[in-house]
Amino acid sequence: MIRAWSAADVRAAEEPLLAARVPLMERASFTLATQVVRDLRARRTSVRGARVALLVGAGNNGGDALHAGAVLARRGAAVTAVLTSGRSHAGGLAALVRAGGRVVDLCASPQQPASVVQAVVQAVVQDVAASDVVLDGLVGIGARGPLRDLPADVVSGLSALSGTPEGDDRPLRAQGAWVVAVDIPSGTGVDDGFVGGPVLPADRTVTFGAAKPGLLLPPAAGLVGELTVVDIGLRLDVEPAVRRLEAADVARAWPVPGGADHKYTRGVVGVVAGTTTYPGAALLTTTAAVRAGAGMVRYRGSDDVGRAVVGARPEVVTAPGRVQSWVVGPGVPGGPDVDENGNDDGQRERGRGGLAAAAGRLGGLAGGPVPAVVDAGGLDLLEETSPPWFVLTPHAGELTTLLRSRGVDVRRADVEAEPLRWARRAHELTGATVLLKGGVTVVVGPGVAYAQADGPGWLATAGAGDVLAGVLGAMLAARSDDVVASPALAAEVAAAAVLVHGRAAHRANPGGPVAALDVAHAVPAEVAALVNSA
Ligand SMILES: NC(=O)C1=CN([C@@H]2O[C@H](COP(=O)(O)OP(=O)(O)OC[C@H]3O[C@@H](n4cnc5c(N)ncnc54)[C@H](OP(=O)(O)O)[C@@H]3O)[C@@H](O)[C@H]2O)[C@H](O)CC1
Ligand SMILES: [K+]
Repeated sequence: MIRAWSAADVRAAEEPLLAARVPLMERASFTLATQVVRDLRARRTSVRGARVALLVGAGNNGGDALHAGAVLARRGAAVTAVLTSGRSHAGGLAALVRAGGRVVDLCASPQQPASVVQAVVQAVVQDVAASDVVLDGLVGIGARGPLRDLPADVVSGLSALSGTPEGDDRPLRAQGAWVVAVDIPSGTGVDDGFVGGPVLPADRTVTFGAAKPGLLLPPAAGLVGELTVVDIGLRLDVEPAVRRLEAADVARAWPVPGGADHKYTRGVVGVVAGTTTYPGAALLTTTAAVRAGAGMVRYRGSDDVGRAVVGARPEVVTAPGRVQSWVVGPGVPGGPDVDENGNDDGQRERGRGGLAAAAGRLGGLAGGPVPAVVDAGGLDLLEETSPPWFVLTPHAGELTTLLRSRGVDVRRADVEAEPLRWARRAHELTGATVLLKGGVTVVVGPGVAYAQADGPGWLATAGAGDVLAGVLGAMLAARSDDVVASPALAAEVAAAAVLVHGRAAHRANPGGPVAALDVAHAVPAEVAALVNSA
């Protein structure tokens, strides 16, 4: 699991070590240089003679880059530091010069007219782009807002270089430079992943002490490249702000049945999905639940859709009965376009019944509360508040509708720009666990947040959400009682379902397009690989 702490928590953890004069910067910069050497080797580039450009800001982030540059210069690299502020880290600068590094100071003659400075910036940018490695040491956890001043000019200049004809936004990659962000890609929001101005996309980010939330959250997460977390001896005893499950976490937690198990210990999933107008969602959701290892799946819907489902998945039953989780909403119409006169085959009514049972409001025969996945049209059936064992699975548009229905003035673009903020807001308003689907899927539960980036872009295809709902329904059913008893557990199971769903998509067709049903059919092999790797 990757745990990310806020800039303030990281600074608080650094304090005692700095006070004890622990050489944190030397540790950080040496490890950074070692990683750069590994990357050069992987790119078949000798360190000796390698062209290394350092983009240096005014603070300790620049200090890290300068000290790392001095290590590389001592190894024979041709290192050039581009100073973008009049206040570069003195110790780092002295170390670089002693090691034979070169310095280009963009602030050398502050009285220069802006046109001259810009001409120098353009010349420097061309040199930087011709480097083998670029270290982005402009700003780190001291960043405030989007990049400004000369740091912004340099990054904009690099980004403006003509990339590949497709307008690749990675011009440096197009020209061979390997970009390593020091601590964070400069210009990204440290604690929220916000991107409000120029950012140099990194091929690798080497972050010190602990990951920061912005490295796991969209849109910044898409600019981080490979993330390397360097231990510099920080002790972080507070709860992380954001977590990211990794394969090993899911492998360890997956419930593997034993000899005493039966369908009710493995978990029965009740599915209210699809209508005669949209029967496909019923097939996708039930197939995914079956293939994710549900003890049994009860499909609740109209007879003709039920016949189609059982025809495709003979394991599914259509009789009512006990379930350990509900999946309500895939393919069920919602919103203002629904007319209550049955164009939903009675699915909304069945969905309300399932949610009432899941909330434990029916008591008696319907049994106690069980987890529920509430997707698509099901989101319209929610009561004002829901328990945390309800997992809402909206995409950005559905979350916008949900928030606006509760009086929040928000647009889809706002939700896409700050997904964690708005998923958290929806959790606060509804009480439910909120899984906001996207390139990076964020999950917010009571006191916990996950950011998962497991799936390929190819997953943006019809029915993928129906499959995720089925996988999640099966995983919640397998741990039904625990999920109801532990408020934060639904979020962890939801993040695990997102990881399995994303990895199954990669497995279904590595590097290429996938159909939602292919993803469902790849789930068993992905689960087997995870469980057997534990
Ligand atoms: N704490 C330690 O000893 C260690 C820190 N590490 C590294 O240090 C940075 C944090 O360093 P810090 O000096 O606190 O801050 P930064 O270097 O991140 O940036 C501060 C300077 O950058 C300017 N700034 C801030 N925001 C912007 C912006 N949006 N655009 C342009 N310039 C910006 C700011 O200028 P002001 O005018 O606002 O003062 C500051 O001068 C951390 O990230 C690590 O890399 C070590 O790794 C561990 C030890
Ligand atoms: K940086």
